[in-house]
Amino acid sequence: MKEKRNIYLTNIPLKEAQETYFSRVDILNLNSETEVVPVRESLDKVSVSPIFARKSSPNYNAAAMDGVAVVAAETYGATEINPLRLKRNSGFEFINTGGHIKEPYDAVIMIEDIVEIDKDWIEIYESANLWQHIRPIGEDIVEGELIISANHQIRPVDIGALLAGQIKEVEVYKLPRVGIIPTGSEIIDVSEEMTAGKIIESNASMFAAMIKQYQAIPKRYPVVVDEYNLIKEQVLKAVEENQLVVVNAGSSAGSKDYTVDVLREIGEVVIHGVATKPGKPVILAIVKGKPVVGIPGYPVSAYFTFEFFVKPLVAKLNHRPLQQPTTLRAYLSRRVVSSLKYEEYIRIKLGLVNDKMIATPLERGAGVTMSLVRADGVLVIPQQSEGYEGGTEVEVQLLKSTNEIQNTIVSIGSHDLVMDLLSDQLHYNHNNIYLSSAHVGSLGGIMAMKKGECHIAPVHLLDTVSGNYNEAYVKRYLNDQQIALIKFVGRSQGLMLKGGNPKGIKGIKDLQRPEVTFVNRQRGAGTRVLLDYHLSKEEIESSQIQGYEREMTTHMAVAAAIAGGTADCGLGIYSAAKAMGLDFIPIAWEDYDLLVTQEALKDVKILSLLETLKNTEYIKKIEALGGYKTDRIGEIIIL
Ligand SMILES: Nc1nc2c(c(=O)[nH]1)N[C@H]1C(S)=C(S)[C@@H](COP(=O)(O)OP(=O)(O)OC[C@H]3O[C@@H](n4cnc5c(N)ncnc54)[C@H](O)[C@@H]3O)O[C@H]1N2
Ligand code: MOO
Repeated sequence: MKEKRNIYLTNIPLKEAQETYFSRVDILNLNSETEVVPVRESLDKVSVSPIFARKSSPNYNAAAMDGVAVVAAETYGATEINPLRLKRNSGFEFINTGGHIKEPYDAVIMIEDIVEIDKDWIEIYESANLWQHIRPIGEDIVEGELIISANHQIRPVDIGALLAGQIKEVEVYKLPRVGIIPTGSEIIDVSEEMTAGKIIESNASMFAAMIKQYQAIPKRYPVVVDEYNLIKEQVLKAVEENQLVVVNAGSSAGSKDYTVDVLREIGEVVIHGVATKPGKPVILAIVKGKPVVGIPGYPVSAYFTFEFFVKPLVAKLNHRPLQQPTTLRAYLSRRVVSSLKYEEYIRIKLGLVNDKMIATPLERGAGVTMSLVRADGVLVIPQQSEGYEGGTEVEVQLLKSTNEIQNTIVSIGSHDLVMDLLSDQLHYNHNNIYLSSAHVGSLGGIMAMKKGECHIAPVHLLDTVSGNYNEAYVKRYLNDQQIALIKFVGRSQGLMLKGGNPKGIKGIKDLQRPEVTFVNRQRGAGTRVLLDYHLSKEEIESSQIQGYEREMTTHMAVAAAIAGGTADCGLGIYSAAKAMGLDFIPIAWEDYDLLVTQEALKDVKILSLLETLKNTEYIKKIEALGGYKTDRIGEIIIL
């Protein structure tokens, strides 16, 4: 029998889908439960009704300064030339800030403005104005005054004011409960044994954390396997126990994607399919009057659809306005294209270079969770736009603080594990400075440097004529700028091979053997230049190599392809081969250095980076990787 699939999805614009769906759910009624809590425990909760002060604060006339309480009328005429003497207990009384001013006193003179003659007499040199330095009853809060209104999210200052107004308890809305059901027969817990075809449950745990950030109570249910009746039972149970339910995965067209059918049977599917990428196959349903959202399985799609639909629903359940994201204007470092079929959400890396905010698009795959981890913000490309040219000024929704973005050193260029370690060590030594790296290869780094889009560019480019590394390229491409080279590491490049070298590969010459498959680096990568140099030395044509066209952007990605069995060998660094348990045949030592403008050498961020490079702890970590020389690390060459 042919398996049943949900092939027909709608393509409704996000805004319209939100409006239609939210208008269908009587959300406020779903969370009308309230509770009375002590004021001290009311932070972030939302008040049900307005709260008025029970008593005034202060509720007596209080001294605002340390000094003496006097009767203003008795001080008139006192001057520097004609000081006035007052007697204790009849003419004045000592008083401290906050002290109770009793009759007949009606003014305070500060202690530094009087002279104590002896224990009973003081001299004053200026008359006191009526009520000076006295906080009258109700100066802060007047009895019956409104302290907070209804539907107000309680802040620390509100707690202070409520207590000052002698309020002990407040009635607040209970936090909404959100049920989360992960589904999928392939989903296992992180503690279980991993085998091919299994995926570790991560989305539901991410959702639970997001729900907490939205100020609600998550309830995570066990993973349900792909069985119609089990999913149905779990959803019905969750709908009973929560005000909002999220079902994860099984939203698209797979033969085991049951979520939509289940929701159709037990409730109403209002919308299945919105015009966003990621997030297209989202399901918006209502079961027993409660919203049930079917979130796509891919982690990035899951994150965005959760933000699109679950966040606003929780805000409504919480009687709070939805917080709008902070945005910032930035210039795109390269072109981004987008389809007219959907509104696209592009993860963005931001960097402030030469006072210009640069936005660099990150990987787009819906399964690349790391693109969200790395992202500083999100660029939304409207459905009716085909994208933007490089250099366009765009608005980016921020995922990190502007402070963090401004304190980030932007590195664009070649990738090496020592850069990952450097990023970690730099932030460890200077916790207000960050290093972010984009891996576009050495030539890409030089071009970014030329356009002023990065602070540093890690490069390893062999000049095939002189045999010299890096300097020749700076002279060729960056001769109009004042550049310095920070020496970094010497590193061993070679052929990475499957453990045990089953195909008996001995060197570059073996790459032309028809049964040997290779995996390459992208054009512009220094490793690619090195490969081409050795190929031409051995007079091998690239067309003779199986897999020459298959490109990866990092050493680790090449190593992972070999370890995963989709290639026999690739050119890369020793440390990547070691990390993936591969064999290694050394081919050459090369210089992996950092380019920087001479101007940037004065920047405190770059100075911190230089200090970190020479840090002995850092150098030890590099040496532990193997395949590196560190004798020139941190040396600066002005070019
Ligand atoms: N023929 C079509 N195929 C797909 C379409 C389509 O329109 N036609 N849509 C694609 C899009 S877009 C998305 S997004 C996904 C949505 O997939 P599902 O919601 O059906 O989810 P699954 O297929 O079950 O899983 C996708 C992926 O996510 C992993 N996953 C699931 N749950 C979790 C979890 N709790 N933690 C971590 N990862 C999880 C799952 O193992 C899969 O790898 O469909 C496309 N396909
Ligand atoms: O729309 Mo799916 O959500 O791209 O990955």
